[in-house]
Amino acid sequence: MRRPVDLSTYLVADLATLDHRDAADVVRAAVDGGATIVQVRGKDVGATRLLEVVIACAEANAGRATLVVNDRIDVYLAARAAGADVHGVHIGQSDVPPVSARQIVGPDAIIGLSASTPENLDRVRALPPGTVDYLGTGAVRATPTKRDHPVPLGWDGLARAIASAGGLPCVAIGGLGPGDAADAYAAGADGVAVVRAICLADDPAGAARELRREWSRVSAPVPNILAIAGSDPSGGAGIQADLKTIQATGGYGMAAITALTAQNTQGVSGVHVPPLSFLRAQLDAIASDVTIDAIKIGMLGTADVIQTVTTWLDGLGTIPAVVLDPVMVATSGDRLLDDESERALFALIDRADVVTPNLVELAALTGGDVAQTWDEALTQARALAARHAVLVLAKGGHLRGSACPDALVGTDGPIIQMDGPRIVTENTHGTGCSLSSALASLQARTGDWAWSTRLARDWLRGAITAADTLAVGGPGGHGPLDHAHAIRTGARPPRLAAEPDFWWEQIAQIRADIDAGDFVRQLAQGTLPAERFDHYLQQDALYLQAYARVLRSAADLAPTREERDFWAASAEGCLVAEMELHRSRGADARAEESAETAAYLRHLRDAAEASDYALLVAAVLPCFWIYDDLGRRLAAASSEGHPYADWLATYGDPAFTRATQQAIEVARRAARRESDAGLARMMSAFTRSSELEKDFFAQRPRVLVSR
Ligand SMILES: Nc1ncnc2c1ncn2[C@@H]1O[C@H](COP(=O)(O)OP(=O)(O)O)[C@@H](O)[C@H]1O
Ligand SMILES: Cc1ncc(COP(=O)(O)O)c(N)n1
Ligand SMILES: [Mg+2]
Repeated sequence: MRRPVDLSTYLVADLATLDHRDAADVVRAAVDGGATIVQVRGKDVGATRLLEVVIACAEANAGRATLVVNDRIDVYLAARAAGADVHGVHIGQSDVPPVSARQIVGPDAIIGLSASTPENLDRVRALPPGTVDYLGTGAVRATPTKRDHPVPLGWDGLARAIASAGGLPCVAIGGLGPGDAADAYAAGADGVAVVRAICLADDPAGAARELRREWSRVSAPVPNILAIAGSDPSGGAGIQADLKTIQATGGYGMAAITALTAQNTQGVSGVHVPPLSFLRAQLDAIASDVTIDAIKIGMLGTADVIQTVTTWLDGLGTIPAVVLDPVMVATSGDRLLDDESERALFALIDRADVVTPNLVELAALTGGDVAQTWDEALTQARALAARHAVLVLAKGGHLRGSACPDALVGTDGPIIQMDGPRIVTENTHGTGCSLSSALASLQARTGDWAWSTRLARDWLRGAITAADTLAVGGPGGHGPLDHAHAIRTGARPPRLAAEPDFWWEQIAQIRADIDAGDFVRQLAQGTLPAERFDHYLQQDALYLQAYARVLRSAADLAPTREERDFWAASAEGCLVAEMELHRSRGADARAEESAETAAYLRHLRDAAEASDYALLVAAVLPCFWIYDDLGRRLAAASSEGHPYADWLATYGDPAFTRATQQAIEVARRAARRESDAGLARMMSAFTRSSELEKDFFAQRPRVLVSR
């Protein structure tokens, strides 16, 4: 049986680098520190000597990490023959071809292959499945310990290589250390392989521990998601769909079964509700042993079951995120909840964060008729949200017509709305179950409901699109989705690095409010009262002085020279180009800060003082982006003699657009280095700055009350 390979903390025990250090001692220490895989490499060492070292390293490893021998299959076989616990080989392009190596070492050995160039990777994708277990991809940077790679790949080159590796796990190698974990993870690697970072370390255990810690920090831990739902033996809905979905969206799925249904793609032919005490026993078994990061509640069946779950939730102490899919009517139209239970359901809704009714369920929960239009659905969703202080995921699946929108609705209306055409297929059994489980799983990773909703819905549409490739159920029924579509097509699970473009969409309402505000409207028309504009300019002069210092903080924190130079130039630019406008109008930075200016600067200074580069980048980004967006759109309003032509010219300048595009790209790269929690922090910093930008435009000269 081939052991699973964990590439996250990969030590290459290179005898040349180790020089006179005892390889076995370094291997023992590194594995003590958490190294997950060790490759013993002795390029210029004779077989006998290498065999001795491999046997000694195997004893030091004691079966804890995966142990592979570099290149020398003969030494691997000899070590196995000598009874050493060695697990495989790592071969290069110039060694034995992988198919031959597999024949020699047999089906249970691990084979790693160095592959980086497009030609190498074309050959890798053509290999029979199972020939190779993982790839070593690099050198990412030029390094003395990997002379045979002509040109370093760099991170973009690594990402390209991994994307064309046909889904094989890849470890990044070449001049790397713990500080590279984030970039390697963002490039899609499954781990970082190091040579000198551990071989030359005074404390190899500590070095391995640091590498492992950095890797687990960036590669978000898998959250534990509990589904409390019914069983659908056809596998398309219920806990069967929940478990498949949770796994496909990056969580670890668990399930407490509330009811058993006899069901297939044609419909539900029977429901059996086991004793309540047994449901409670299942729930207690989980809660007493496993940290639950999010809960998805699906079919409950009876009022007693609802009450049991409600009571259990109340006893949890800290209740994790709860997504309640109020399963009353299945997509097939079959009722899955009796009438008496609907009242009990309201008490459970009060304990949920998000409820995900389909249109029929939404009508039942709001006591109205089934919405015939999307606006009617949104109105009902908003009423339900207000009554229960819960978010409502309004689902357009049951709408007639070709549109299939979804929206996350709060008491003030849609928080995020996603349009999109209805996918033509009959195979939509379990769509609601799957969407709600995906939402719970992704929420546990992002901590942001709007973002999780978008990610969950994008994943679901992929599963629906792929549904027709399955052959489940007879004619006339509704078949299941393909929950494994992303895994089956070899695509990598969605990275949660939300692009800044998603943040930009999230502030659509704020941007609309800025446009609708009288400052921007009158500025464009040229009717803005002079004292209002002068006040704004005074405050803006104050703001820019402090803002320049914040940009210099970003330069100090930037991890690459390119980013450092960008922030330093931006700091300079805002003092020169933008302040020129202010000076020309006599605005100076001696005025007193208004409340709006003070609040905005406090937010930026807090981000700078947190010394969190990614957070700071996200906090300053709206100032570039909102001004550039405004400037470009208002440029058309300018004309000969326009009283504010200079302002319009400053912010409509293509150089400002170029700087903004660079700032967005820098933010995109910073986001990709972040863990999921870091990404959520970036998005909230970005949104907060946008709100403060809106307040800044809306501020009015303080009417000084004469004493
Ligand atoms: N034909 C389809 N095309 C695209 N998306 C769909 C389709 N059918 C369902 N969905 C998606 O699945 C979600 C849940 O489906 P819906 O039928 O509304 O709920 P339920 O499955 O609980 O009855 C919808 O919100 C929508 O995002
Ligand atoms: C056991 C069980 N639970 C839930 C549903 C709802 O399915 P859908 O997701 O189509 O609303 C179902 N059909 N069976
Ligand atoms: Mg449903």
